Amino acid sequence: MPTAPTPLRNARRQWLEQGQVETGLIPEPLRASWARSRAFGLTPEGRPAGAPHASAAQLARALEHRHALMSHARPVMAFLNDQVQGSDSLVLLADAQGLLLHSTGDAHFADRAARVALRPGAQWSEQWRGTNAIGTALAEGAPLVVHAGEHYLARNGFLTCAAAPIADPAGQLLGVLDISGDRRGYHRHTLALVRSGARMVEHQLFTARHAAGIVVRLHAQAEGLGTVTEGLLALSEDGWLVGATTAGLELLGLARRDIGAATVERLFGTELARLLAPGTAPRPLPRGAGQPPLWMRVEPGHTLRPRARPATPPPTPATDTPWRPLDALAALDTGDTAFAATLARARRVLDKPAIPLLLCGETGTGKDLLARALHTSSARREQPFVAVNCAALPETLIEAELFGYRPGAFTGASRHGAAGRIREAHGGTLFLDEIGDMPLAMQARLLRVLEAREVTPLGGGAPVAVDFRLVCASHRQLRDEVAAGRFREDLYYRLNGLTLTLPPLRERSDLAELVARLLKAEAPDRALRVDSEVMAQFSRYRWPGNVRQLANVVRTGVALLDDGEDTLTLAQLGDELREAIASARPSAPPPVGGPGDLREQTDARIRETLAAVGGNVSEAARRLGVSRNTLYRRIRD
Ligand SMILES: Nc1ncnc2c1ncn2[C@@H]1O[C@H](COP(=O)(O)OP(=O)(O)OP(=O)(O)O)[C@@H](O)[C@H]1O
Repeated sequence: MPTAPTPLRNARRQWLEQGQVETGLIPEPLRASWARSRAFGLTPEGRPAGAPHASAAQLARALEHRHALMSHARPVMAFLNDQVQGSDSLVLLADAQGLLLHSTGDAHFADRAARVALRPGAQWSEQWRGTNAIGTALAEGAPLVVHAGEHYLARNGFLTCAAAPIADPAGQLLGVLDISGDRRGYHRHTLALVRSGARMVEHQLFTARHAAGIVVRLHAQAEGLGTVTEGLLALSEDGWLVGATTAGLELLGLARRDIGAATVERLFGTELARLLAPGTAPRPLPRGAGQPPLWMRVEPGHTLRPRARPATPPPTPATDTPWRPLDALAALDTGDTAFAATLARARRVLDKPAIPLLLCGETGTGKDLLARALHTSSARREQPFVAVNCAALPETLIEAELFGYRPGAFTGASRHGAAGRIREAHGGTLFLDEIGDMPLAMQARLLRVLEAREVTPLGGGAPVAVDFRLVCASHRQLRDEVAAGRFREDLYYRLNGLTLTLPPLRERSDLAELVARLLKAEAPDRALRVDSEVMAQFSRYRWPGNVRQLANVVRTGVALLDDGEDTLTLAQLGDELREAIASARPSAPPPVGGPGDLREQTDARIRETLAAVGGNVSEAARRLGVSRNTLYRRIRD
């Protein structure tokens, strides 16, 4: 809520003159945000010197990367714009780092806003703009208004802004929806409006992800179930809360951290089979005395488990049935939003074999696994999947291997000849791994095959028609290889029907789920877990070998467990990894109140970390391995 003018003016004066504000004069989150703004080196009367602005190409890439968020947010933004039309305002969308992705609204006000860089491509995290609705909502993870002089930078004082964070169903912050206008046009309904908008986007994101699973719909009125104003929860087949919208969490008094950590028993006081048994009619949720009524509808979804459930639950619930995904592509989705969006795009072209796919990503990110999943999830799954590693074949052999040869085509050739890997892939999928390592001469031949859709074996003979879905992968940036003259530009465009980028493990938000899956794969019959200290170390480590390295660590760890043990601790990590993690861990700051020079180092580390995460305090606290409160304290001190 905007602060009344006098206390705010007093607070600003105290801040400018004494560098602090007495407690109670302004809301605590605002005071904390001003302190963070100062910690970023900003001055109230200054300008955001050096604030990055994305080029058109960078913005286009960012939009592509946030495809899912954009596609669900656009219609909601148009709806919000209709509500605020004629009020000198803009509706804006920013990503989780505060990068403005899209804006819509009043053209005249857009010009004024552009003068303070409130337009797509600009960065509005607190690091660059100080206290502002977008950056501060990101830092706090909650909806809020920043009105007029509450903005840290005086130049933004003409604005009144309301912003609400958007989280994905796994509880990860995706971005912020914001309505900004001239401060004279402040309206106290704007916050509610932008909050509803954020909830609509979350509702859509949830539905896209959990349509096939067990879903619990919640609303204060039975008639509200099934509308965008309801709250949603997703449950796994073994009774865990695996997804939720903010509305769903709030209705049950839960926090984002409960996703993946709360069981059906804890949420509803009953096991999953009993929750599902009464069917899909709306029913009141038993509530404690004094709590407002709540209605729910439980939908069993279309999972592989039988849909018809017994009227009375079985004596022992089938919680040991492993969760089986619908297909290999779905199995790769372990909750990372960016990767899920990549998989969704892949699915759209799954059965369009004329579109070649190019898989990019560092070593060990799962390119090979994805190529195989694309094949086994496609209509060609019964046909051959042929993988060729272009880096592993000597230059002299690659031609014969790929294109085949006639009997006696060269010295040492088999006297029966060979069809070649391309023909072997006929009807199915050809996977050319490390395509960036293919020699230039071979690139020319491959291009001809792709253009003509026929292959001529070495040693002559009639060309043979071939039909295959082409998937290529490279850990190199093929565009750079083209620029360096090592890769043919025409082939690059021919291969690149759709690029799918696999994120490095250090950037994935689903580390815990990946670890759980790897443990299950290693020891399907044991309920193994990783101790929280190890998990914290894992999330700080950079994982140069990505999932391959993580899989190896888990495999070794499981092998070192004694029979009765079920928890991986530091003791089961190899010495090498322990050392690597220790040396890659400048993160944990020394204890609060340490000696002066240490303190300086700590402050520098805190500043760096806050900068790296765009001022997101929760994320910074996680990376630094301290609590959010400790971090707030350090920033304020
Ligand atoms: N999502 C995942 N879930 C489980 N295991 C995975 C996942 N992604 C990768 N792996 C494992 O990591 C290892 C490396 O995966 P993969 O070979 O697909 O990576 P890559 O990107 O092709 O690596 P390279 O660059 O070396 O060719 C494999 O053992 C694979 O099973």
